[in-house]
Amino acid sequence: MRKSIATVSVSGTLTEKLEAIAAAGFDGVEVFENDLVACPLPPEEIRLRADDLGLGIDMYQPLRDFEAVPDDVLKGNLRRAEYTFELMNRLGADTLLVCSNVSPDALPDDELAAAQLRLLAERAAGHGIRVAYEALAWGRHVSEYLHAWRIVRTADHPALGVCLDSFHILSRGSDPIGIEAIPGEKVFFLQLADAPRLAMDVLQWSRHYRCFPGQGGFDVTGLVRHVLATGYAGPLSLEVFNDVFRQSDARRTALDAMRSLIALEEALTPDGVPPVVPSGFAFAELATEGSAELSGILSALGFARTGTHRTKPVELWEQGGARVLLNAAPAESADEEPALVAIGLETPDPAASVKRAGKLLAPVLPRERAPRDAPLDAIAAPDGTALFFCRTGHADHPDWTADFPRAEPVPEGDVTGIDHVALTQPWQHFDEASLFYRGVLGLRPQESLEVADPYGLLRSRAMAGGGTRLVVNIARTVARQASRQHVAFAVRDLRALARRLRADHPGLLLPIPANYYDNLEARYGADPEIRELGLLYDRDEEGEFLHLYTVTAGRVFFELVQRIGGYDGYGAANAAVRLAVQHAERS
Ligand SMILES: O=C(O)c1ccc(O)c(O)c1
Ligand SMILES: [Mg+2]
Repeated sequence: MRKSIATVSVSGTLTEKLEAIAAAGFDGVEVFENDLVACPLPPEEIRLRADDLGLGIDMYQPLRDFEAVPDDVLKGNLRRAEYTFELMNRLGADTLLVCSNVSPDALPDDELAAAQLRLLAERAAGHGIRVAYEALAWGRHVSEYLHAWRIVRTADHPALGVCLDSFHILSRGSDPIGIEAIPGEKVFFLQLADAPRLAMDVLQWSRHYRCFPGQGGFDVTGLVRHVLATGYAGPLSLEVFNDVFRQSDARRTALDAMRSLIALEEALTPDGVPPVVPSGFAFAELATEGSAELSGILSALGFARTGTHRTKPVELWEQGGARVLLNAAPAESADEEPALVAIGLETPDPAASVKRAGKLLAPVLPRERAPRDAPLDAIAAPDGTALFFCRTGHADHPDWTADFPRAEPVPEGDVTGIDHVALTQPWQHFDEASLFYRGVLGLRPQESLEVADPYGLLRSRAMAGGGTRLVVNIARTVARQASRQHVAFAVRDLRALARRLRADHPGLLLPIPANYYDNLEARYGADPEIRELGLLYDRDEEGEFLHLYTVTAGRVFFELVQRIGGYDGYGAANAAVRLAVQHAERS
């Protein structure tokens, strides 16, 4: 299917937008009026630029407030239309979007709307142009797509059809099944946008919060299925008004947009490269930057250094099924403090995982390995963390642990494995990250949460599947702790471990204020041991959750968690307390 995008969806000047859109592999663009008007180049030159970049101009948009107007207004509207047709001819665009009238002067008269749109289509046809009529969700009298279709049908002109926009249809809660009643040749254009479910004015929602399909809460794929059922064969075109994308790197946004369409297309027509859901964590790799803090914390937690890499300054620390690599090589780019730099994911088929990642435009990292090392493929996650695809302990695949000849047995303590890993995204990459993990790894995103930090808000979204749990955070604050990452270890008996750690390693665990326990006991009743051991507690319908945190080294801290019953969360109720204590710890 042809893939297009509206210029409003990415940042920059019109020429920067076109370059970014072409670089991401799109076939065409919808040129937005504002972008053109503000562009210093004449339309002919814009057309040449697009052509050189391999982009068609699939639509020019929008012509506003045209239909259902009093006679005296119509004259001026037709003059605007004539100007637009001439401009479009110079631009080489043959489809014009007319969005439903939002003016208070518009008349509630479908016959009049149809007659005036017919007149517009007649004029357009004289210039070789077709008109696609779109119901804006906040149109004065026309706000439903089937209403726009009825007017188009009444107008009955071959150069007049509808433009369907998933946002306008789904934001109003309209049933997209009705799309199938429109003949495919009358669907002139299809615009796609997703959005988070927000209870707010639909215009504000549309202009500021749209996102790419797969990043929000709408069933865009289901809508596209109905459109394709009509026989529509035009482009899938993204039209996303988003405050964050407007100010982010255009190339990155355009790639993210393309990833969204690739995932959408695949959901429509599976092509045999599905996501390979990881079954858990092989390891977490931390750069030590010369600090002994991380190894100190790990040994206090009961980990042992079980091996050292044959050729690199990397140590393997293990306990039960939890593996942590401590890398002492100076990182090239990092801010010279301990940080999480890589995650090993267990996958049933590493080659299929990389193939999937490549298809979804994930940057595949060059393999840097010594001749005898196990071949490990890695990709870069949106925050720069390397994700390695591993198959640990299976004879059918080279085992990366063989690169760490074991000098010591793996201790069996309270820690049994890695429960989850929490990464921090730059604020402008949050939507990108959820689409990335969903598309590349097949993880299911959960609702995003907002957690109060003493100096801002932390947005957080858990993504889980197949035994892998990731938490993606962004901070709207510049506070230092905003960039913290953590590895959460699963613990068999957290009360026992906490008792030992409090006795043997004072200062290792984050202190929790007494007010927290007063509040907790008011909600759930007293459990003196939880207070005494400084544990955090949460529960859901399925079970209970005990957890605690270590102090932070550089950007990294560890969490210890015990899931009791079927508890499936992350203790979000306690995140604000943790952030406040961490802030105090830092200052
Ligand atoms: O917000 C708007 O004005 C606007 C304009 C054109 C569109 O196609 C659209 O969906 C919204
Ligand atoms: Mg639209």
